[in-house]
Amino acid sequence: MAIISAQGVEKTFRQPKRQSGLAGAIRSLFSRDYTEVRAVNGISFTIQPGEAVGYLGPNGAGKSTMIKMMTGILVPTAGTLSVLGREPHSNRITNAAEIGVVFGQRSQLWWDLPVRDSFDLNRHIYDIPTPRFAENLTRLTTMLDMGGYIDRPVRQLSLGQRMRAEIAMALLHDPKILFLDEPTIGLDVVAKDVVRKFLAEVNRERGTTIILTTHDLVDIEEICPRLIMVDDGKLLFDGELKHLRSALGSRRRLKLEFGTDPGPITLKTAHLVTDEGAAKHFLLDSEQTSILDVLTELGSGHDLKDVKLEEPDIEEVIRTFYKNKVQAGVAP
Ligand SMILES: Nc1ncnc2c1ncn2[C@@H]1O[C@H](COP(=O)(O)OP(=O)(O)OP(=O)(O)O)[C@@H](O)[C@H]1O
Repeated sequence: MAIISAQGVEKTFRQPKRQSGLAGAIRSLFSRDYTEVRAVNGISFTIQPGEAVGYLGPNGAGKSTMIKMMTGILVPTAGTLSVLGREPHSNRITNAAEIGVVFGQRSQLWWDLPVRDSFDLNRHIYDIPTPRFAENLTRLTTMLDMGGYIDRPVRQLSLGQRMRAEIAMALLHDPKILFLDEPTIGLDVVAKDVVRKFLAEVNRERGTTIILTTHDLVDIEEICPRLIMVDDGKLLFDGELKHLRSALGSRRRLKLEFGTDPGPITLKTAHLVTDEGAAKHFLLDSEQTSILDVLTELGSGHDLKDVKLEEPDIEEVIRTFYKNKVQAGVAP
């Protein structure tokens, strides 16, 4: 049975129209005009227990709004949403015991208290049995390497340290689902790597279902086999990253490395995209074109040293996707 099910979910916000200038501000006090923003527009998907799903889209696409509805913070305007078999907003307390939430931009830790004290408060709030709390605390402290700062006040921590503590706090009560809204935002490369490896391990080893929103495509690549892409509140793609890649697979890159620069090369079977002299990058012109076709056309008169077929990187895949505006469900 699905752990999360969304069917035709919508969320519309009313935003007051602001009039410019002082006179406009005073007028707005007496007569308010509103514009309606449909942040989430008919989204449907189901998520099975143990999945790790990346929710991706440009600014304002409706990612945070969807997370807030799934965690019960916001109420959908239309559609049905079920998390762990319950309607999230009308079962907030019961739901909270079974989900963990991390908002990258907002802290759930107590700013002036040592990290350990925030954790201890959570033990009381969630009524976590002492042995289980002690076991989880030890495990999470080790896995996230928090031993050096767990007794320091949160305000003294670096962003990377704080984010590790936020994630640990969200997992202390063994939630079945972990929701993360932009968990790697603002982190440096090393901290991002620690967070990604940890989340992938929690999903793999403990079977915790993970839903995360991100702008960072590497988050998806390292944590989430499944990708849901949204734009302007609507679903654009729902499927495996590898399927998205192969749906756009005609854009495979071929790198030819020569002993010496052979000069410009023009081919019918492949399109030269980057010329670094002795290394030339081509895009294969169609899905049917094979490396052999390209090498046959190239002929034997070159000092060819190496041939590499490169998978398109995820950024390129998404860029192509947005450009083509492939409709939801076309990927295999
Ligand atoms: N509380 C609110 N009141 C009014 N409008 C809102 C509210 N929250 C979000 N919106 C609007 O809904 C749309 C979607 O916002 P949302 O924060 O869900 O997008 P997002 O994909 O998470 O964006 P970002 O990547 O920039 O965080 C935006 O146009 C935003 O201005």
